[in-house]
Amino acid sequence: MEIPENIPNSVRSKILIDALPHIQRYNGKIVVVKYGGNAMTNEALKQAVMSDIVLLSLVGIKVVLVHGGGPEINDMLRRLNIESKFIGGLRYTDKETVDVVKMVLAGKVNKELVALLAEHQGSAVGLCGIDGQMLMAEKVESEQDLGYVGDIVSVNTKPILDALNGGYVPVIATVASSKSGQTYNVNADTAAARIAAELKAENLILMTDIAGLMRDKDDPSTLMPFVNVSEVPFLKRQGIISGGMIPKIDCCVEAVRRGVHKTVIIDGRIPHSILIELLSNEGIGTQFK
Ligand SMILES: Nc1ncnc2c1ncn2[C@@H]1O[C@H](COP(=O)(O)OP(=O)(O)O)[C@@H](O)[C@H]1O
Ligand SMILES: CC(=O)N[C@@H](CCC(=O)OP(=O)(O)O)C(=O)O
Repeated sequence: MEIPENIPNSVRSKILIDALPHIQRYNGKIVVVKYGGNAMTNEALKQAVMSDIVLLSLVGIKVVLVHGGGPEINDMLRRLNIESKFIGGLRYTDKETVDVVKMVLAGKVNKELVALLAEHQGSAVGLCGIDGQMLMAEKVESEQDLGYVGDIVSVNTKPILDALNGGYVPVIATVASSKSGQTYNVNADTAAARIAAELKAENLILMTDIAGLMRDKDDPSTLMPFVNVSEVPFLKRQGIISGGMIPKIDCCVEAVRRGVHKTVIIDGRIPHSILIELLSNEGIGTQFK
């Protein structure tokens, strides 16, 4: 997007200089960005996210990009005539589906994001949880069987730190492996929170396709700018949190409890929302405390 010609230079320079304390705060720090869902299906927004990540890396912020790709998996399953089924916001993953998930996340989506970052003159390496035994998982135990959906049991941060120290943005697909070599499908929000906690990240940013957590999900005026994690069980009992928001909120709670300094859900439909979140005084979306 072009900046209109009539904006005075004093305003342009003020915007840049106002970013300075934020750049100083985050310089050398790790920020985990989870990007996925419908926020990842709009091409123009995707380009904006990639340029934001390259900019943040160039000002010394160590960005780790954890991605989803639910809509792409749905699309591929549809083409293969396999039904998509969700239980409590998680995909029921049978033997055929886990192969499709691996193919789409670690193959198509991961490599597309790496290539897009390169297009924006960024340096990225694509990894999935199986690489370097980064994400080890076991089958999720729940009332309803979820098939090959994994719970992360351990995280090896070395491949991520090696990539960061080599000057690369690690781009992570959230398929994991068990000790016996079985592939598991891990929800990308859950994985991002766990990775952020293990990396002792300064900030976890979950980008989605809605303004944040709302009391009424169909009414943006009910956006909750701050949520204390102790309120979450009550919000769940009231049915305020449902569908895909359930794993998202659970992982925000986990990230806060495990010491990530700032955990936010932001609206990925707003162009450059990551820059606004990190480099300005604007509070957007929902912050968990
Ligand atoms: N209280 C709520 N506030 C906002 N969104 C909610 C709420 N409860 C349920 N949702 C739903 O959760 C969705 C976000 O989860 P999901 O689609 O899984 O995100 P993503 O694909 O970005 O990971 C929203 O689009 C919305 O329909
Ligand atoms: C277990 C589970 O639900 N895994 C997700 C992994 C991808 C994901 O989380 O993608 P989004 O962030 O785009 O929704 C799935 O299969 O859709």
